[in-house]
Amino acid sequence: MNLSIKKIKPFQAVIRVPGDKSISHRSVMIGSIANGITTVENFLPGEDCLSTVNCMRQLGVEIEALSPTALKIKGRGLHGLKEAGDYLDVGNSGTTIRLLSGLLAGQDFFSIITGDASIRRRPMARVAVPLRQMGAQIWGRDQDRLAPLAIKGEPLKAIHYQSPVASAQVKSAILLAGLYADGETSVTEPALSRDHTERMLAGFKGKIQVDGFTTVVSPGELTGQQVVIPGDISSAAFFLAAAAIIPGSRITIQDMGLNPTRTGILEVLAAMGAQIKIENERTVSGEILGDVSVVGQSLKAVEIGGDLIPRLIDEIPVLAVVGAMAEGQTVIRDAGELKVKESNRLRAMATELSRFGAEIRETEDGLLIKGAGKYKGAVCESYHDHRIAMACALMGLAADGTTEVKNSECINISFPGFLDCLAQLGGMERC
Ligand SMILES: O=C(O)C1=C[C@@H](OP(=O)(O)O)[C@@H](O)[C@H](O)C1
Ligand SMILES: C=C(OP(=O)(O)O)C(=O)O
Repeated sequence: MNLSIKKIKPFQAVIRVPGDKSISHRSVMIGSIANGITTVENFLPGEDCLSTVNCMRQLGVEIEALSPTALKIKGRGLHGLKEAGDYLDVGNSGTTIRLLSGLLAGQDFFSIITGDASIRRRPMARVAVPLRQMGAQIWGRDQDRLAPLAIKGEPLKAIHYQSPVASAQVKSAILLAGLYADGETSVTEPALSRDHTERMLAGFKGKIQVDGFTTVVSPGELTGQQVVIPGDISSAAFFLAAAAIIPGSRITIQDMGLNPTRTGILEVLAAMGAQIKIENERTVSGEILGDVSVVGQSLKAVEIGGDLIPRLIDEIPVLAVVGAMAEGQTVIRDAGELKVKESNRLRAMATELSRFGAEIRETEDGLLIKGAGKYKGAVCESYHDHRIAMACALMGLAADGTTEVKNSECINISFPGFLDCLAQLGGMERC
């Protein structure tokens, strides 16, 4: 499907975005291995999270969809999963393959996990290495670095793992395996990545402690819970940014997740000059949420790097667009991880924003963007990467004339309903 976007005028809108993708995955996996029933409200029915549901069903878990966004999971307890009759297909979802690898490492059976062409290019040694240290048997292509992965679970040893990368997927895989280990397992990361697994395990009565950049988990049964999921800040980011880059616009996103390990985008937009207000802040199911408003005015460039990067890792394509609209040179560094996401997101954004006439250059670990130009609509590639497709659409809202995003169906990976939200701003030509 090709998406057509036209330049929009300053707008006022109040919207909600679908449930958080990271928390949705975790609610299904953790609910599946808890004792008793877990109910999930505001579950994200995006393709990635549906892949997680399918994998857990193949492992013997009964998951009832009460509606597209409400699930009832009959937890099977820590040792109740069953060997799947076929390979497990995670589709496009890195979170599913890495977290599930951790879960399967402690099971007394054999599993094969694979996914689409993008998943089969993404690095898996980052989870295979620590899980093997714990005693699991794991094989993969390219000397165990690439999916498909074959995993034979074993009784696991507790380890203390110093992760070379600030990755919540690596941390979570080890913490989930740690539930099956023979003592305290810890993970120390170089900077704090999103902590949804830690919060949810604590909510399910797991034994988990966080001390700075180190998280410690002990084996122990989990108890099913009612989980209510906040709106996904990574999906909201496209609309927060739309208001920020079109001066005179105002948007409010209701019930948006505000977990501090995810709110880097708000800090950067504020530093660039957008007016941001948070109201109705509260904690539900262990996660902070609130109503966030952004008022657009003229923006100035910023430098983004260091410990901030994991706190806005999925928002860098959006920030590249915002940088193109800001006065001065925006510098993004320490973001080499973007090369191993669904696509090489640094290269993709440099290539696609250039088509609009932006002055943007890919560096070894980031982007340099000279902003505040006048841009013309362009025909863009999505690279079958949902975040690239939506970032190109965002640029189209501010560029003269019409923009086309090819192969935009990948947006359903994380944001079903994106086009409806876009229509509310007035930027949709047709779909
Ligand atoms: O744990 C998670 O749910 C995620 C962690 C991040 O990946 P890394 O942990 O690999 O950085 C992020 O990019 C991804 O969209 C979701
Ligand atoms: C990187 C992402 O997801 P995953 O790693 O789960 O494929 C993302 O949603 O931007």
